[in-house]
Amino acid sequence: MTTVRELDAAVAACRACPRLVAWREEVARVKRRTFRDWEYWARPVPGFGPPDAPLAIIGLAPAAHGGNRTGRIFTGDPAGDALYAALYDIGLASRPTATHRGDGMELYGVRITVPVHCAPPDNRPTTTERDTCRPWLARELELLRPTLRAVLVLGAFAWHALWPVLSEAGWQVPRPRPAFGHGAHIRVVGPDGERQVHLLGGYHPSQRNLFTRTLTPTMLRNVLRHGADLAGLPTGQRPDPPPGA
Ligand SMILES: O=c1cc[nH]c(=O)[nH]1
Repeated sequence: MTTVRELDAAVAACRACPRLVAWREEVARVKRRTFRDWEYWARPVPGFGPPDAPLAIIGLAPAAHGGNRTGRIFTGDPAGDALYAALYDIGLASRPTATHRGDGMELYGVRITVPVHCAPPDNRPTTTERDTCRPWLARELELLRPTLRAVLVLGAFAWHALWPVLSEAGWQVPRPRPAFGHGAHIRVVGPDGERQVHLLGGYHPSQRNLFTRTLTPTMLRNVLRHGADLAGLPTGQRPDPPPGA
């Protein structure tokens, strides 16, 4: 796999984890009433966004009725609604809402991916599943590396999943490994000993975090803006729409 496009195709064909294959297909058979007219994707969901992005955002895994239905990461679930709205607000996405693969959504300088590409039961992949999926993340970061300047890691799961990826690829990972937190920020030096990439932690925009206001839309916008600044991406603030619009 020498291109991100090839990688995405290979990811989407993966059947490595029997439990996840069974679950993603079962969910697609049973469906949720609201989505009964949908033909679910029911496959691994690749990353989304340009292959030369300076900013990567790493989430957790596709939602059963979100990415596993629509075939695009963070698309069609509450976490994605919050994430794309915030990206749009700061000028990094072309639309405020992501609904399906043909909705015209474009990301500017941002690639969104996950450490586990199949929807897991209860949104909880096992450590074996996380480790089995690791080579995909490793390859994706390797392909992005020439342009990558910052990684925004959404949630402790991805934070912990990332360290072995980086150290196996020869990045100079600090010891002890930095603790996850919203706003945690470190720099890691790349395998070439020169290029540095910023790692920034942020709470995952899960329904639970949003509902409990552990993560507010403002906090999400701000941490995205911080990631974009570290990546050297220009951001803006969209003006409020006119009344009645
Ligand atoms: O990490 C992810 C990706 C998509 N949807 C989620 O809820 N989480």
